[in-house]
Formats: sequence, C-alpha cells, structure tokens
Amino acid sequence: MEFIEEWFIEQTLGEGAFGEVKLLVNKKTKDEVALKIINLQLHPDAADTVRKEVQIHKLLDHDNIIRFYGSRKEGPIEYIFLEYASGGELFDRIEPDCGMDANKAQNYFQQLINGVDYLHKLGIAHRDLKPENILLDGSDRIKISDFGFATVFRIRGRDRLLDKRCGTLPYVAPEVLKGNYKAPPADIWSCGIILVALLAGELPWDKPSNDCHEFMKWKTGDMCCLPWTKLDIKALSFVKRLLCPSAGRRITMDLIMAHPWLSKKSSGLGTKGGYGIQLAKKIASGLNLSGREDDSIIHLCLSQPEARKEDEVDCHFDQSSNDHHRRNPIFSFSQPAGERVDDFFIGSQLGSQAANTQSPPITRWVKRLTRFCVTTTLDKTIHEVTEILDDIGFQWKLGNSSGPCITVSTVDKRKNLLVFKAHVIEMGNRMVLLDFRLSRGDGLEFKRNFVRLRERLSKIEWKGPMTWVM
Ligand SMILES: Nc1ncnc2c1ncn2[C@@H]1O[C@H](COP(=O)(O)OP(=O)(O)OP(=O)(O)O)[C@@H](O)[C@H]1O
Repeated sequence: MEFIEEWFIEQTLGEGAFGEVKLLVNKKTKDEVALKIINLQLHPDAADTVRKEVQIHKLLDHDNIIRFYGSRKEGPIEYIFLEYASGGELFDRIEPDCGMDANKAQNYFQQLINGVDYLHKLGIAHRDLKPENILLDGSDRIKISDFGFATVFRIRGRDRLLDKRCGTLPYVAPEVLKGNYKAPPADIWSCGIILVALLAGELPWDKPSNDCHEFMKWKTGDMCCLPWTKLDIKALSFVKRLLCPSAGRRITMDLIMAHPWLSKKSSGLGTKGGYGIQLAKKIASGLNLSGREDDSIIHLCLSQPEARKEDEVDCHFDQSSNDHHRRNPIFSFSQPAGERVDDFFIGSQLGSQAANTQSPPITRWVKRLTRFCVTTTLDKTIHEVTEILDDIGFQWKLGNSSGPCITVSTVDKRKNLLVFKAHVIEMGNRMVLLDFRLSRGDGLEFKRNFVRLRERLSKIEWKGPMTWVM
C-alpha cells in the first residue's frame, strides 16, 4: 500500500500500547523507515505522552539511539517517522535461563551504556530501559527506543529530582517506587537488571520492594541462589555495583565506563556458567575474591526502602504523583501482520546482512526467536498444540485474527499473569509456521514456556534451513 508518494507500507513491525509500527520502504531507493501510527481518538490519554516523546526524541542524535526523522499530525492520527531497526529487539537475543555469551553481552551492554551516557549528558532520563525497548539494526548495533516515559531532568545546568513513578516493575529502581529520585542512578539500575537478563536469561525479582523475597535476599548479600550463581565473579562484582539499593552509593556512569568488566578485552570476561555454589558461600561469608577494593562483594548497601502500597501497580506502570496522569498497565504485544503472508520473513542462515537496506524485500528478515515451522497440516498443528497445552494444564482458546490464533493464559512461577498467542500460519507443502507473541506478563517467562512447547513439538518441528516457502 502506497503511504506517500513512492513510499510503501511493507509490513507491520509491532504493536505498542497506543498504536502500530509499520515498515515504510521507498520504491526507488529501497530506503526503509519505521512509522509509528498513533490514533489519538482511540487513545486520547496518549496525547501528552506522544507530545513529550516527540519533543524529546527530536533532540537526540546518537548511533545507539533510534534516529528521529520527523512527525506529522493528520486529524487525530499522529505519525512518527523513525530509523528502522531491522535486527529486532534485544529481548529476542536472550535465551531463557541461559542469557547469552558473556562477550556478546559485554558488547551489547557497552553500547547500551554509550547511549544512556549520551542521554544523561543531555540531561534526559529514559525511565523505561528494558530489553524490549532496545532494538538492533542490521549490523547488530544497539538502538535505544521508546521515549514515552523520557523526561528532562537537567534544566539550566541544575538537576531536579523526579517523582513520577513510571517504568516496568522488574527493571525499576527501588527509589522510584518511593518517589523523589535522581534520574541517572534510576536508569543505571535498569541497565543493571538488563545486564542480569543478558547474562542469566532471567530477571532477579518482580519488583525491588521489601515485600519481595528475592530482592530482600539480595539486599542482605545472599547470593547463593539463582540468578547470581550463573554469573562469573567479575560480572557479579559489577552487577553488585549497578544494583546497589542505595541510589547515592550506586556506581556512576564514569565509573561504569572505567569498570574492569566493561573495559576488559573479551577474553578476560571469564567463563559463562557461573561461579557456582561453593564460591557463592565464600562470597557470602565475606571473602573478597576480586582483590580489588571496590569489588568487595559483601558490601551491599543495607538501607531499606519504606514499604509502600503498590497493589494497583502492574507489570508496566506509570504512576504520577503530581500530574494525575496515569496510564493503564501496558503490555507490548507485537502482532504478526497476518493480513499479508509476506509479512513473515524467516530464515536461519541469512544473518544480519540479510537485513541491510540493500536487500530485496524477500530477504528482509526480522530475527524473532519465538517462531518455528512444523511439518504437518494446519488442523493437525492446532490439534497437537492444544493437546500439549491441555496436558500442561494451560488455559487456551482458539480464535481468528487474520488466521487461526491460540491464546494461552497461565500464571508464571511468581504467580503473575502470563498471556501469549500462537498464530498458526499455513506456508504450503505441509509446512506450518507457529509464531508466538507475548501479550501480557514477563517476557522471559513467556520465552521459557515457548521453549517448553517447542520441545514438546520437536517430533514435528522442521529442522532444516528456514527458507521462504510460497
Ligand atoms: N524503529 C523501529 N524499528 C523496528 N521495529 C520497531 C521500531 N519501533 C518499534 N518497533 C517494533 O514495534 C513494536 C512496538 O513499538 P512501540 O514503540 O509502539 O511500542 P512498545 O515499545 O512495544 O510499547 P509501549 O509503547 O507500549 O511500551 C516494538 O516492540 C518493536 O518490536
């Protein structure tokens, strides 16, 4: 569909709380642009957020931040033109419970820090840093996106305290839940949680508050448990400084940049697989294994945030104490564009170069890990999947959203609601694509269940190279 002269809407890239993101491709030059479309008539509460997002995003110009190309309003529809990140979300590179190779994690984390440091130097806080908001371009370069919660914290050279309680609970810093917090340490905390997700493939806690057992254990310095035992000693020592519960004692940007874990050449990062329980006991008993003064692992800050009422806070929240602006819980639900079958570009060998701007559409490829093909008919696939879901004890319902779609509802190990959808797409030649997307809940828990279902379907999973089947 032609959007403006010579620019065609090629596919839907995803869906956010307030609208859709489409890929625009120039017919002649093959240039690509991501187009965020927000219908303010449908989401009148988004107007302020979108205005602020545009105001802030247009100020930014950095390699590790999604470029802002412009915006346009037509009636109630707001269009935002952004750099297209063809590599998908960082979130999709994290293997549940495993994370990723430490060298890879270091590389991504370094880029993330470069981007966040740039923002902070401009006096801007992101306030919703998480792997779902960190995109990758075709060269595996980190691109920080989604400035919906961003704010200016430095005005005429003076830093102001923030008080809006916003972000995504597992990534949010403890002081944000209390109100009146400094912007940079809060973003740094979120980076620390992202690093844990990259290295361990799981999040350490639901929220950093006194009623959360895992967080309380961390505060007392007990690291003889997951995910900490999966981290090697250097990484753990670094994470300890990023996740210092006292904002005032948390590591600063300059010290992050100079930290041995980040400045070490890849070979010095230690083994992946963790320091193990024996070492954990030594750490917990106070032995400083790093030999560095500032790396003493037992010196966790013990200041405790006051208990607060958070009943109304959900997974992704925004609670303002002053402006009475409040968003509903938001869950990113990236919808497969079922309206056109060529919205699905799948492949396993194309690699990142496949996504470069020179590629013809057919090789343009979104690297999403939560999809695979099975070699059977559509009906049989639905039957097999739903039988497994019954066997596991998941609730499901079969619907139709541009093709059959199984919505699965369950609770995760922390008793939080988890809802995901499996779109079932016939590819021809007895090949069916199962495309799983998170609707609500913790992304890593979703992935854990995806892996579980995939294992159960391994007998019919297509193991060969994934090429486009017309
Ligand atoms: N510039 C982009 N390039 C490629 N894909 C993008 C781009 N921007 C967004 N997307 C995709 O579209 C999805 C929706 O993006 P959007 O910014 O609207 O919302 P979100 O970040 O998921 O959620 P929310 O605003 O609800 O927190 C993203 O999850 C991402 O997968």
